[in-house]
Amino acid sequence: METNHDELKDNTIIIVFGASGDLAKKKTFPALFGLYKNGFLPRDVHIVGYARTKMDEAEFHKRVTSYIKNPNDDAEVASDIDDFKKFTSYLSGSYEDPASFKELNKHLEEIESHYQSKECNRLFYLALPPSVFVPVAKNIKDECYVSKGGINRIIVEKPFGKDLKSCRELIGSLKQSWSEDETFRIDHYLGKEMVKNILVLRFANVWIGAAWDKNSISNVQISFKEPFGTEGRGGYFDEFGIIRDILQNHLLQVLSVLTMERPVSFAAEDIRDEKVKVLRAIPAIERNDTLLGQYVAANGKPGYLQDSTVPPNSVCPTFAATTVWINNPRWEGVPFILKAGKALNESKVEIRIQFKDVVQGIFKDIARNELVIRIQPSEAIYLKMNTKLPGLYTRAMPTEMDLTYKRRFTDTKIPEAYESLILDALKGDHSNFVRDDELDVAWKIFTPILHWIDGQDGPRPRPINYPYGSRGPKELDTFIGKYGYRRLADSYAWPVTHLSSL
Ligand SMILES: NC(=O)C1=CN([C@@H]2O[C@H](COP(=O)(O)OP(=O)(O)OC[C@H]3O[C@@H](n4cnc5c(N)ncnc54)[C@H](OP(=O)(O)O)[C@@H]3O)[C@@H](O)[C@H]2O)C=CC1
Ligand SMILES: O=C1O[C@H](COP(=O)(O)O)[C@@H](O)[C@H](O)[C@H]1O
Repeated sequence: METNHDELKDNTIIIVFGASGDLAKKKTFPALFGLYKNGFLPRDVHIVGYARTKMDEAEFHKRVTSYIKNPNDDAEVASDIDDFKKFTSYLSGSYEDPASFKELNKHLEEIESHYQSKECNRLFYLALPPSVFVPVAKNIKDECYVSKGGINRIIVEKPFGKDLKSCRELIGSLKQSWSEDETFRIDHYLGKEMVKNILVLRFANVWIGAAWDKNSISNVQISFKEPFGTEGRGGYFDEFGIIRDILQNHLLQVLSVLTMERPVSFAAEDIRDEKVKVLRAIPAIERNDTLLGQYVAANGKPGYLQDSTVPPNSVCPTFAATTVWINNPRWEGVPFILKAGKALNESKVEIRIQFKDVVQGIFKDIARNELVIRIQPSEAIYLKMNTKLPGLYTRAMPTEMDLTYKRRFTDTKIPEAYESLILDALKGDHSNFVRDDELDVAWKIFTPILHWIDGQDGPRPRPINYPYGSRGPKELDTFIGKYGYRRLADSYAWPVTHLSSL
């Protein structure tokens, strides 16, 4: 199969499978529109939606533009939306039946017959449930693959399996049709601005580089908090649980970028080689490094078990905190706490790096330094640091150096993760996509704990209940404290310290 890292600039069709679904509606099409509006899509691009649902073009256009934001009814945006619809069409068909893919191919050829040159490129985007990944990938390859004078690429969404074995089976099946070079496995966290920023922060700042190891860092937390529950998505969620939904992919990807060694270059394989290397130094997670929770009704909100799509008595965790250890010279002994939960008290994804205590002597009981990288909402990086309390005394006070993006970059819109990743796939840049061996090692870390939670090794563990809208199980603070985290809250005031109140 052809290896090609060229940018798709002309004569390209983007085909979105699962075009009637939630992901396509909420993320894929708004991202494609965002790229179009900013001039990043290939010249004369066509977008073809494909799904089983029968609907006419008007209904399809209504759906795919329903999540495109135009809060002020801006005439220019409205006109861009109208233009976007003109090169976006829809076809319904089966995912299993090759005849439907022959029809799709005819539709694609008809579009391509108007191209000036013979070159035809096709980018296939699978916004689909995993149960149909394999037949769809095969049918595309058999019926819709451009063999001469063009490039084919396939974007696949998670979940990539449920454990090591199923992941290997899935990868193996997809590889029968698609080469690694043609395959772009999305973990949309790798497209988030602040995750992409980690490489620059770490390797373009001498002082961060110098403090980035077990000698300076006491513990790290990577946290994902969502303020809503499964709400109707419980059927899907219950099969996977929070670890497969968030920790094994999104948070582990963030961890790998945060902890890998400096890559030789920004080239995709150099970056991915380093990510794999650090992941291989992580042993499988231990049961006693794990805290599991499930939300229950509170504050007028229903508990997980009240979701009608969730099986009664489910013990599926909707919250998990797990600590991973990296057995290499840089990180030995530093706990990395990955924690994620649904139905919590706020919406927040952040990395919190807590540094070690200053050597005792001239100071006693002063706050630790903490570097916080807030991935969302409101992207920010702040370093909690001690400064002299202004005035006629010598007293250390925790304050912060604060880089809040919306104050610093006032005329910049931060791109959506999906915009950034679809553009990368068009450019043939794999840096922010997950390689097959990365997946393999990621599943090795999580599979034993997942099998225990699934009840494959004995009775299933019961998650601890936590109220909807809380910070998680009340045992969380003891759990985090066990790994050396010390909260600075009482001595830290934000955004202003009033000396008169001290
Ligand atoms: N640029 C900006 O926007 C900046 C904002 N700030 C703001 O200052 C405030 C304090 O900052 P920061 O210390 O970083 O954030 P928090 O005080 O919110 O959180 C600090 C840590 O303490 C935990 N925590 C939160 N509440 C409790 C609690 N009641 N009991 C025990 N642990 C708790 C958090 O865990 P968990 O998240 O899991 O609850 C987190 O690990 C925040 O509102 C922050 O947004 C500060 C600097 C810059
Ligand atoms: O992959 C997933 O991510 C979303 C959260 O994504 P974000 O970009 O809004 O942070 C999560 O809600 C969903 O359960 C999960 O499958």
